[in-house]
Amino acid sequence: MKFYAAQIDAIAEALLNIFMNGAYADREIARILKADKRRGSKDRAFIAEHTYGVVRYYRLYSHLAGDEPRSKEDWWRLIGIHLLLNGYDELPPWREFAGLDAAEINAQLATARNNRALRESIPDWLDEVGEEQLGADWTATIGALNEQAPVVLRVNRLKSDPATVTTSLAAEGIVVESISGDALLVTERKNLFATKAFKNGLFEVQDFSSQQAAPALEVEPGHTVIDACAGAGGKSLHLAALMQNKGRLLSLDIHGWKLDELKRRARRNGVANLETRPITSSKIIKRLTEKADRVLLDVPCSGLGVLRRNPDAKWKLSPDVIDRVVAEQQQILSGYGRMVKPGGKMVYATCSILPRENERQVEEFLASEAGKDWTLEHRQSFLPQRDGYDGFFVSRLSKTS
Ligand SMILES: C[S@@+](CC[C@H](N)C(=O)[O-])C[C@H]1O[C@@H](n2cnc3c(N)ncnc32)[C@H](O)[C@@H]1O
Repeated sequence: MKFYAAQIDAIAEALLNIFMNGAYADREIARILKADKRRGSKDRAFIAEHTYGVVRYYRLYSHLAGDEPRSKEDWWRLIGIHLLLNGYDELPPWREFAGLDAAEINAQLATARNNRALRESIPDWLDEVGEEQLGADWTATIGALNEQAPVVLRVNRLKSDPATVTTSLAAEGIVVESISGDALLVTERKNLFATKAFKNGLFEVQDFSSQQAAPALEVEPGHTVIDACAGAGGKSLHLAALMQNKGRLLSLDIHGWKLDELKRRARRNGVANLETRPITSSKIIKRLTEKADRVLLDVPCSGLGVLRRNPDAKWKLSPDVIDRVVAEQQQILSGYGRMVKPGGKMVYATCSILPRENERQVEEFLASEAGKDWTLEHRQSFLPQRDGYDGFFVSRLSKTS
């Protein structure tokens, strides 16, 4: 397995920007790959995979290197350590890799393994929060959150069906397996976005856990449905398909630019019943009082259930950020529940694994004044080590008629 200095340099540049300049890993990798169009698919995959690899094990590798990286040369050394531990037994005799010895690094690693926070490469505060929140499940959960995430598709029933998508992708060399219903597992990493099936809106890339949110809302064709934290609309698109394009789907978010992206995706998906509206003031919510049969609250959260996809969140989160997000979630639950008609339902969902953001939030809401007309109908949490997909939480509540 050969690699080139230019690849390592691109990874080091991405890491510098992610850790020193606060760039998001996915956007930074996309930027680096776009900057040099001559790169082939293997080259691109190498850069993406190993940038994520170092982001994921930043703390562990810094420990093995003896210090946190500051210069680009330091980042080269971290990348060298990562490669030595990931199947590249010998490194090229480049100056930046001088003194990196596989046997020595493996010996240090054996000692580091006794410390969970170091081994799993997470901040100490996060290890304490995880243990306090998940108890005996935490060790397996954080271990699973460091693995590579599976790639899952959701077939768009407005345009296609699982058999047609499977055949169409096979014609382009992409093999998928059925998970259940409209969910297909991609067995080999390939560029799905370049396929004809994707360009024609036959599927969306969406984790299996996240695909559980829209069906939990029990929408029917003809309903008025509000997706109140719609973002770029992964779940709005699913709702539109379940509504068979009939009725009214209103997608809200505080960020108008995310809704613009949703509009583009909706066109590709053949969605005809969706309207977007940025939340520019509290009046937007007030005017919608008791207007909806169904409301989806896919609230902002710590994102701890999707660390496999966004490993840089480990380094960007803090106890303060989690406290802030928990307060926002309760405000959204109590404020946005007003949009549901008597007899209607709402789903509260997060991509977090912390009961504090999940079960406890729903319990606190039900015990509050705002929650007095509500009953819990269903709740389910998904853990990566147990269920195989992203950490996720979904609950459905119904409002007294
Ligand atoms: C978990 S993301 C939503 C993901 C989206 N539902 C999807 O499936 O692709 C949460 C969204 O809530 C939005 N948000 C944050 N605070 C909000 C608020 N007070 N009201 C409405 N949306 C909010 C964020 O901009 C973000 O897009």
